[in-house]
This record gives sequence, C-alpha cells and structure tokens, in this order.
Amino acid sequence: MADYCSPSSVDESTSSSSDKQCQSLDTRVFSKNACCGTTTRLTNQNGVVQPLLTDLYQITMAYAYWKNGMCSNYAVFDLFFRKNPFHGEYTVFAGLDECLKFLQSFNYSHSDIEYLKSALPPTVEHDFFTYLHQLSPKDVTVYAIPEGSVVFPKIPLLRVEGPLPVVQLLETTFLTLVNYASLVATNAARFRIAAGQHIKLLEYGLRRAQGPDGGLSASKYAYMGGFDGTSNVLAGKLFNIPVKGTHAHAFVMSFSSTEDCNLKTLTHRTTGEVKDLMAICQKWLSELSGFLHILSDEASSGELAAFVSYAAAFPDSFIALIDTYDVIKSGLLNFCAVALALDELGYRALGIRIDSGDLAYLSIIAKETFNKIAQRYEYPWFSSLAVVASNDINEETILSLNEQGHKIDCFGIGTHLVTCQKQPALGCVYKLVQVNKRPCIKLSLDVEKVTIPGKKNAFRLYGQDGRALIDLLQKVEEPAPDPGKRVLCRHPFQESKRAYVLPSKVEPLYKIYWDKGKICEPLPTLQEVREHVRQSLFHLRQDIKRSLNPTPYKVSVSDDLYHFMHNLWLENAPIGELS
Ligand SMILES: Nc1ncnc2c1ncn2[C@@H]1O[C@H](COP(=O)(O)OP(=O)(O)OP(=O)(O)O)[C@@H](O)[C@H]1O
Ligand SMILES: O=P(O)(O)OC[C@H]1O[C@H](OP(=O)(O)OP(=O)(O)O)[C@H](O)[C@@H]1O
Ligand SMILES: O=C(O)c1cccnc1
Ligand SMILES: [Mg+2]
Repeated sequence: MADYCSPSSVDESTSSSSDKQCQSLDTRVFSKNACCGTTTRLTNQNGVVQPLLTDLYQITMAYAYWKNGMCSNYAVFDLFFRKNPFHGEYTVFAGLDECLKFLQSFNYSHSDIEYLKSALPPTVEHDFFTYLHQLSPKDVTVYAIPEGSVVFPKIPLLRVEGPLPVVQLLETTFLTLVNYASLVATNAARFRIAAGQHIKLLEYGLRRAQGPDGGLSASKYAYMGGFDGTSNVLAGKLFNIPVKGTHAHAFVMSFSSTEDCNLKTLTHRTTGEVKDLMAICQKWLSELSGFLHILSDEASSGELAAFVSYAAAFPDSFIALIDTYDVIKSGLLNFCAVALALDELGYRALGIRIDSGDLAYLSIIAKETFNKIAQRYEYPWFSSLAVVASNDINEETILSLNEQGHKIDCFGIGTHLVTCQKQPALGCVYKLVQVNKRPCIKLSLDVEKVTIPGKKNAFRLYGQDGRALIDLLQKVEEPAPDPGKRVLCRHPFQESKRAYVLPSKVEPLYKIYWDKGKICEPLPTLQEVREHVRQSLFHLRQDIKRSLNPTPYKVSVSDDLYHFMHNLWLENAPIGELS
C-alpha cells in the first residue's frame, strides 16, 4: 500500500523495519509528524480546564458543607456510566490523564476568588473564600481503571475519596473530561472494528466538531481509539499524532486551464535535469486516453493544471482529489497521467481521494484502472496506489461497503466521528457511595439507576481462552478472587440471576493514580494508551463487539456485596401503605 496510508511514524517501539522506512517518508509534507523530538505529555493541554470549569452548585454545596462543619468528612464518590453508547456492549475509557493533570494544577487563583465573591450572594462569609483559596487535592485519593481499557456499565471507572467538599468540587470537571473523551474513543474503536485492522483511518473532523475544544479532543481520542492520523495540525503538535491530508476541491476549482499552471517544470530526482512536467503529463494523457478509451477532451484541463501544480509542489507525495468534475472521465485520467509523468522524473505518486458518488463502485474502477496500467506498462507499483474515500462516512457505511466489496485503502472521517451523531453523549455520573463509615445508596423507581453503595474493588475474570468472562464488584474488605477457584457472581439487581465462574486469570481493575497530592502511577504516553485500547479490545469476545445486536457483557457483584446493597436498600426504602 502506498505510504500515504502507511503506519504512523510514532507507532510504538515495536515498529518493524518497513515501519521505519515509512518513518522517513512520513516526515514529508503529507504526513508530517510534528513531534518536535519530544515524547513528553503536555502538562497544560487545555487552559480551559481549571477549577471554575464547573457547575455553580458544586461551589454552593461546598459553602454549605463548610458552614455546616463537614469539611473533614471523608467521602467516597464513584464515577461510572449506566449504558454503553452506540447500541453497543462496550466502552473505551478515556480522559484519566487529563483528570490527573487537572488535579496537579488544581488551585483557586486570586482572580477566581474575586470572581466567586461577585457571583455568590453577599451573605457568603469571607472565611469561606480563604478556605477555597487554600484548598488543594492533597488529601484526595483516586483509584482508577487504566485509561484505554474496555469498560462496562456500573463498574466505577474512578473511585474518588477525600474531604467531602473537595471531592464534591471535582465532579463536573471530571465528568466533562471523561464523558466526551470516552465517547469519541469508543466511536473511533467502533470505526476501527468495522474497517478492520488493515485499513487506514484518518480523522478529518475539526471543521465539523463542537467548537475548538471538541475538535482538539476529538483528534486526540480518535487516535487513542485506533485512528492512524488526523488532519488537525494543532493536535499533531500537541499530542504527537501523525498529521496527514490531501487537498480540497477549491484547489482544483481555482485552476481553469493549463494556462493557470505556473509551475510547469520539475527537476528529475536523480539526474537533476529540469523537465517540462506539463508536457510529459500531456503526452501521457493522450497515450492513456487511447488505452483507457476515454476522450481526452472530456478531461478537465483546469483539473490537470491543478494536479500538475500540486505534483510539482509535492513530487514525492502527490495525492489528488479526483471527484471535482467526473471521477472516471476526468479525475482518474488526469491523475494517472500526472503519476506516470512523475515516475518518468523519478518520483512516486501516493494515490487518490474520492469524496462523492458510489465509493464502492468508484474505488473498484480506480483500482482496476491502476492494475491495467500496471500491467500494460509493467509498473507493478501502480497497483499499490492508495484509494482514500471520504464523504459523510459512518460505521454503517463502512459495514455496507464491506458487504458490497470495495478497494478503499483509507477512510477520511469527520462529522460522524467527532460529533458522535449516533449518540452525542455518554452518561457518566458521579455518585456519593460513602461518607465517613456510612455507606450511601441512591434509590430510584428505575432499578437500574439505584447506586451500588460503599467502597468497592473491581476485578475482571478471564476464561481459559484468554477472553474476558465477567467483571465483578466486591466490597473492599473481601479478598480478591483466586484464579482456578470458583466464585459466585450475582446480577446486581435480579436475585435469580447468578452463576459460579471459574476464572483462569483474575485482573484487579484499579490502580491508585493520585495520592498525597501527587500522581503516583507512571502515566503511559498517548501511543501506549492507544496500544492498550487494542489489547483490551482483543481480549473481548467477538460477539460482544459486533455491531448488530451484540451479546451483553456480564457485570456482577459478589454475594457479600449483593446482600449488603439489598439490606441497605430495604433500610432506606419507605414502607408503602395500601388504602
Ligand atoms: N457504495 C456505497 N454504499 C453505501 N453508502 C455509500 C456508498 N457510496 C457512498 N456512500 C455514502 O452515501 C452518501 C452519499 O452522499 P450524497 O447523497 O451527498 O451524495 P454525493 O455523492 O456526496 O453527492 P454530491 O455529488 O452532491 O456531492 C454519503 O454518506 C456516502 O458516504
Ligand atoms: O464528510 P466528513 O466525514 O465530515 O469528512 C470531512 C469532509 O470535509 C471535507 O468536505 P468539505 O467541508 O469541503 O465539504 P463537502 O462535503 O461539500 O465536500 C471533505 O471533503 C470531507 O467530505
Ligand atoms: O486532507 C484532507 O483530505 C481533508 C482534511 C479535512 C477535511 N477533509 C479532507
Ligand atoms: Mg463532504
């Protein structure tokens, strides 16, 4: 496959020698990996993420806690979601790194305090502002599932413990950092599963995203979820994501005839001779029009001028958008002529992009044309020119294209990926589960909305085939399940649903990421998290990952936790009266 679609240059230390080869190619114009030689994560990725990026009620509650002498009450909150997005049965957890960076810089500045004084009622006591100003997350502890893990409803992604007002104040910011990140990472993972491992996926969503921060976050988390690159240059710089791209219709439309092409010559790559690129292209155009039975008059001369100009500007990485006028009668012919001319001068074109029409049909015609030329002129490389497809592509389009058969090497995907049109929000919530030694339960008429009280640990139990079988929540006091020993796993809400599970492997899901005012677990790079997403999904059974009617993954509680929770439920539920 042409290197336009080749593995990214930042792809892991495991990169093969062919990947290494691509690295040098990828530093060229179309795939500039603007890593600037650094692999460090930005500590301050987004200046908007600060303590005032919250809901007012967090601060009013903090005041009421403070006034009520509850500042040293020790609270435990769980951050979890209740339903997987996109009618799926799995979610990719993302946003942890940013939650931890937020904690690192958590501090109410003088100007924050001044603003709060103006926004809160004048009755709020001055000493509260002194308290806020001195507040830090030094007494907070965060347990979390590693970022990039596949996760499921009801299993807390984060357990946040510490002084009640402080952990309360983290709610909204943590939720905003996790919800969209996990939604996009999951969406991207779904596109990756639909496309398969061998197709390149590029994120093109910045122009359609929900604002600049949506666009930037989408680029980051789409890459984490399995995309290969982005067209978003700032995301490339900030997150070390390979940046890639082609050109727009405007570029083609801005040329009306060959007269508009001022860059007609090109230096031969090896001999250094200056050659008339336009003349060589025109020679190939007339040769190919006979061979392919396409009238050369029908090919747009403005489009040819645009392609020649672009090729002369980027002879080593020429890729052309071929659908401005007519893919078959104009774009494809013009592209092939320019690609062959470039070859005569020692350069290799990369491929084409198609942005309208029947993408299955057109990609097949394009590849057939490439193959014919490859055979006729004995240029095997012509067969491996890449076909990039874009235009409102969603997961279903890819699945349908797979069914129809197509010859697309790379999808460029914007709107549906970044706006998550199929489901625009993930419903993560942040619920109080314990204060001091008192477990808390939130009751609801909707049984699925009842919270699971108390401090809990989570484990993933694996079967003999290495695939995940079930997730299990236990009270923290309970010993971890042992591999090779059967364990009773119960449905959290339905008494009759329970099963003995014999795990071959038991994976504790939580690590302590934040303690005593510091990040206390080495944080993986974005590339490492991306690899973890791949691994984590690999350990999930195929039927759970399928797009249509997937099998639900089981999430369970231990027998102890089941009784604990249901006793508390009974204690807290009012007794009804019949009259
Ligand atoms: N073979 C295919 N199977 C299923 N969906 C396809 C196929 N080819 C293209 N699509 C999708 O069909 C839609 C076609 O979009 P639309 O109706 O706007 O046509 P268009 O080709 O973009 O038209 P225009 O020429 O006006 O730009 C896009 O969402 C595209 O991803
Ligand atoms: O279709 P998406 O998945 O959102 O991918 C991004 C789109 O952005 C560009 O189109 P542009 O903004 O030029 O408008 P167009 O749709 O009229 O080509 C590009 O050609 C893609 O079609
Ligand atoms: O580079 C591209 O082809 C591109 C970038 C953004 C949006 N659409 C296409
Ligand atoms: Mg479009």
